[in-house]
Amino acid sequence: MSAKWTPDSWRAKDIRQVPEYPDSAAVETVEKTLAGQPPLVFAGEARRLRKQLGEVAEGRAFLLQGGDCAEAFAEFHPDNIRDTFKVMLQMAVALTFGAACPIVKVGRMAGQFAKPRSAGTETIGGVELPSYRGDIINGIEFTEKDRIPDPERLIKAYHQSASTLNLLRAFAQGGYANLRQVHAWNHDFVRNSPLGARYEEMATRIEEALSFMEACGLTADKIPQLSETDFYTSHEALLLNYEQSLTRVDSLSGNWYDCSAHMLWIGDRTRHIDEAHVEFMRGIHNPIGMKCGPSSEPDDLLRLIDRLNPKNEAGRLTLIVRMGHDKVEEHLPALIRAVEREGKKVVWSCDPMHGNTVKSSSGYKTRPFDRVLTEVRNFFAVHKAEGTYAGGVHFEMTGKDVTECIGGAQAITDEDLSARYHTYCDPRLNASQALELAFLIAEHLKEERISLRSEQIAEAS
Ligand SMILES: O=C[C@H](O)[C@H](O)COP(=O)(O)O
Ligand SMILES: C=C(OP(=O)(O)O)C(=O)O
Ligand SMILES: [Mn+2]
Repeated sequence: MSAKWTPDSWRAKDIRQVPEYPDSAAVETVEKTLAGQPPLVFAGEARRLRKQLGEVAEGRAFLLQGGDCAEAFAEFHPDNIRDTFKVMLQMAVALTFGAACPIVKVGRMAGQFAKPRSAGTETIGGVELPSYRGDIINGIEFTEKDRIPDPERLIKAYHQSASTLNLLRAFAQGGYANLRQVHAWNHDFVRNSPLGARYEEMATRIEEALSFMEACGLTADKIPQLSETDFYTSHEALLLNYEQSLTRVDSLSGNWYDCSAHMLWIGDRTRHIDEAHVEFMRGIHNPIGMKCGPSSEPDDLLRLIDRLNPKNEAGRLTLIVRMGHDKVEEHLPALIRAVEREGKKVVWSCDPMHGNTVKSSSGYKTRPFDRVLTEVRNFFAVHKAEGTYAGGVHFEMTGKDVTECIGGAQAITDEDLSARYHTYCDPRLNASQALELAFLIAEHLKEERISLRSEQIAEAS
């Protein structure tokens, strides 16, 4: 039996990937300030997401999680928030068309600021400085001053998250997400691509379906899902003093919720069973995710599942698999078999980004679109072979026309990367590449659905 959990019990454990602040008294002051701020999300919302993820775990819904690798203070603009929200809506309608099941939408937004790094320092031109760890910790400029962790950044990140969330709530519930807007969600640069034509065609079919439904009396006032949507937020729970400060008791259930986001996840670098990140996450009642990379071993995974979801509740735990396009077939089956053997209820989601980062000949970190796609395909194929449900995808993406990942319908090359390479950390899919992936996944889900139906018909006859 594990020792008693408290919001600060993680402090007694070993911890990785934490910044070294020069002034610990200033950090404590900031923690106190944050602890007195309003929660960003409510326990009831996190519970609703958990329930919807339970539907995903049972194979009745599909999870779409996506957004920036790292949100940034300088990139804070309503148009950026709108554009990412918009492309997620576009992807969700494409997926709904294919899967014919509800799509649970979760943004890597309104709090995705802290970055774990492979190296503690960065050296440029013989000068070595601490690595950039996300705007909530230090600055991206390669100067000694910017790279010093500054606790005031936690407060700034909190306020940016609050404003972002406020706008997301307005977009989701205030009319923007009305399915009648399906044409308006398209981005100009996507509209003018071959993919744009495909999206427009689908949007027209949706409009026709809506007109037909309206003619039958099925109007938006009777079906709220037609005019608004649920949109949830998530980020990696890396900076635990920030997470602790926003962790509150829910008066209804008496349980602790981390009210910084609806869903939090543990990164691949911090999922160590006796360490601080796992300790913190086991006690909050939000739905949580855990990244599983190539070093995940079946026995460790089972121990982590027991620690993080001891009651084996569907929807509590999403395993976000990020193996790499050439490793998923080798590593995933053993994980799935262990989970199945022990009857553990999890959502299996595919992050095809983090195992496929390469350095381009032009020096940028990039991700080849075809490798991203191959990882998704292999992930689905492994699940099909194991008879399990591939329940979701997790992308680093933006609604902007950036040139960060090579390939895709726009055929972005190594040489193109410098044109619009704006990410603060990892390369993101642009709106066109993200939508292209959604269409390909939708096709796959449709095939699955058709083959399942024919199996059912064959069994019944
Ligand atoms: O987003 C994930 C990590 O922070 C990122 O992949 C780390 O990148 P690095 O290997 O450049 O440190
Ligand atoms: C840090 C991340 O990923 P991972 O932990 O899988 O490397 C991330 O999702 O930004
Ligand atoms: Mn990343």
